[in-house]
Amino acid sequence: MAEIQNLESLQTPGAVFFIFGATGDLARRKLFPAIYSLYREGKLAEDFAVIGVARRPRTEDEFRDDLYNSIQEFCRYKVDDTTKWAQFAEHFAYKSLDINNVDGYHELRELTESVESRFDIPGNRLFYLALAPELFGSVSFNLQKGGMLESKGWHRLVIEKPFGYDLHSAQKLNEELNQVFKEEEIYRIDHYLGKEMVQNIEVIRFANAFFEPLWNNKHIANIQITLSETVGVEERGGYYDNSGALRDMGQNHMLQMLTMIAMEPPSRLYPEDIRDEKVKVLRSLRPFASGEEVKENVVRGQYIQGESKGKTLPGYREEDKVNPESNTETYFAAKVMVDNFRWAGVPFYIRTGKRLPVKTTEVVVEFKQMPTNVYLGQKHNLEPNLLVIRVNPMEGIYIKINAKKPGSESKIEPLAMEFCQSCQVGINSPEAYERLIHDAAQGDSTYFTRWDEVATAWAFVDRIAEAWAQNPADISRYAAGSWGPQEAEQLLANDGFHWWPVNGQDEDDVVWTAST
Ligand SMILES: NC(=O)C1=CN([C@@H]2O[C@H](COP(=O)(O)OP(=O)(O)OC[C@H]3O[C@@H](n4cnc5c(N)ncnc54)[C@H](OP(=O)(O)O)[C@@H]3O)[C@@H](O)[C@H]2O)C=CC1
Ligand SMILES: O=C1O[C@H](COP(=O)(O)O)[C@@H](O)[C@H](O)[C@H]1O
Repeated sequence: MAEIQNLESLQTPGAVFFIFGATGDLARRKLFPAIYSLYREGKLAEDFAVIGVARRPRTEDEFRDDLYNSIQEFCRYKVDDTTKWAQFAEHFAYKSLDINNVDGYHELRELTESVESRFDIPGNRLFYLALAPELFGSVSFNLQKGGMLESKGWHRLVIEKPFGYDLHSAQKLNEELNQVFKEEEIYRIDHYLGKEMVQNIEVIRFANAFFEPLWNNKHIANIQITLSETVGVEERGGYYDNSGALRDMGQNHMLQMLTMIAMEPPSRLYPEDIRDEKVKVLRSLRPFASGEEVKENVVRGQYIQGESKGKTLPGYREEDKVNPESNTETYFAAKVMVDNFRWAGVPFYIRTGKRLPVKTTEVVVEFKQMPTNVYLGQKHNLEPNLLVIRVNPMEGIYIKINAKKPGSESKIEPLAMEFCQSCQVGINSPEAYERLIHDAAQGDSTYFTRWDEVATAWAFVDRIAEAWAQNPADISRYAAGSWGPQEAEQLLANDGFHWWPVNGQDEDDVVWTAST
């Protein structure tokens, strides 16, 4: 096994990348742009090829036109040299195939072998399933039956979320996949783990002498994780109405971020060591023992019609492909406890929602107050120190400390020491999908979720979902464009805390905007 930092700058080994679902939204918005960025940065070996698979008929030229349009619209690099573009595009082929039809895989195999021989590719094959989850099991069986796993190189399966709907369905899916692929060949995507600043949590913690000694319940009062979105459900109402915020964001992205913050330092930076530490955190989450406990600690909400920037926004029940009587949550906030020596007594407050006022992902670490306040005589209530990690779209960190106001005799004010990575250069750090496709091709599974992590996260989330299912109509409504249900404020107020403002929420606070 290789250490992750040694792999970063390397080119991927020669391989064929299969995109199952090549005519879909994810391929167009994320996967093709990611592959092009890797190419532009010299991170793709020359002996690479991409084979798109979906049912729709496409000639090779039509497929390459789709590719071109996707890159011009969504990639951080634009095509600016037609000769180089032609050289890149000739590595792309397309196969129209219903993935349930095993006979089609024999034709896919012929196409693959001809592409491999044309570009001298050594038989390595990476299968990216950008498909509806119901199709995951069937593709893996048919890949085997169709002889697609018989080449002499490695074979890896990259799987999109959601990995199941609950623990039971996730187990079933995993068993199906395991009949064909070994655990170490399965790369379960959680695109938050590919984000620059989520990966940076580990470095901030483990490479700075002044954070790690304080990183525990002696010095930290609480931790807040916010994933707020301005968008509604867009074209994904059908999927979302069946999923809701808890399954869509909570089981995966939010709990994964929590593990990065709470895990013990691994002794080595090997993928399995890091994932071992993360799963220990998930196992330490205090399960909610009853419906009452869920009600006390978890708030759910659904947006109704509201306003943002002078525009009227529809309510969730009016969205396309959403049941007009739906009680699916588009928001949740929870108080989560991690029952281990390091974190006993420290609440982790997590919240996410659609149609909130700003798009931002942030972690706030609130430190405990000084043991005694020597400035009280001068009527100064000291603000707690904060470490804030901004994950996206703005990236960076800042620390809030108390300092003497310059020029004044005794006034103490909180000030922010900031490092805003994205303020100067615009938002141009590699997209999560670039890193993850690169890592999967390198065989580095650090930032993919291992089965035991997925299963343990589902077990935790299932208790909440089951309690909610007992009482589906017991859900708060919040106006689109607002900060969500009032109960989410109360969740922290009960413990004497409040949500700290996130980027753009409070004009007097630390607000970052990109220059480009
Ligand atoms: N879009 C996004 O932003 C995100 C998506 N995801 C996940 O990625 C996956 C794909 O999502 P998305 O791209 O949005 O979905 P789309 O519905 O846009 O695309 C689905 C793709 O699957 C293909 N497909 C469907 N049925 C078959 C079949 N029987 N045989 C062959 N191909 C088939 C479709 O092509 P055709 O109709 O031509 O057959 C299409 O290319 C899902 O698991 C989703 O949850 C995860 C995070 C974000
Ligand atoms: O996985 C998902 O993530 C997006 C939010 O991702 P981000 O990178 O834009 O923060 C969310 O909109 C979507 O509902 C969910 O499926």
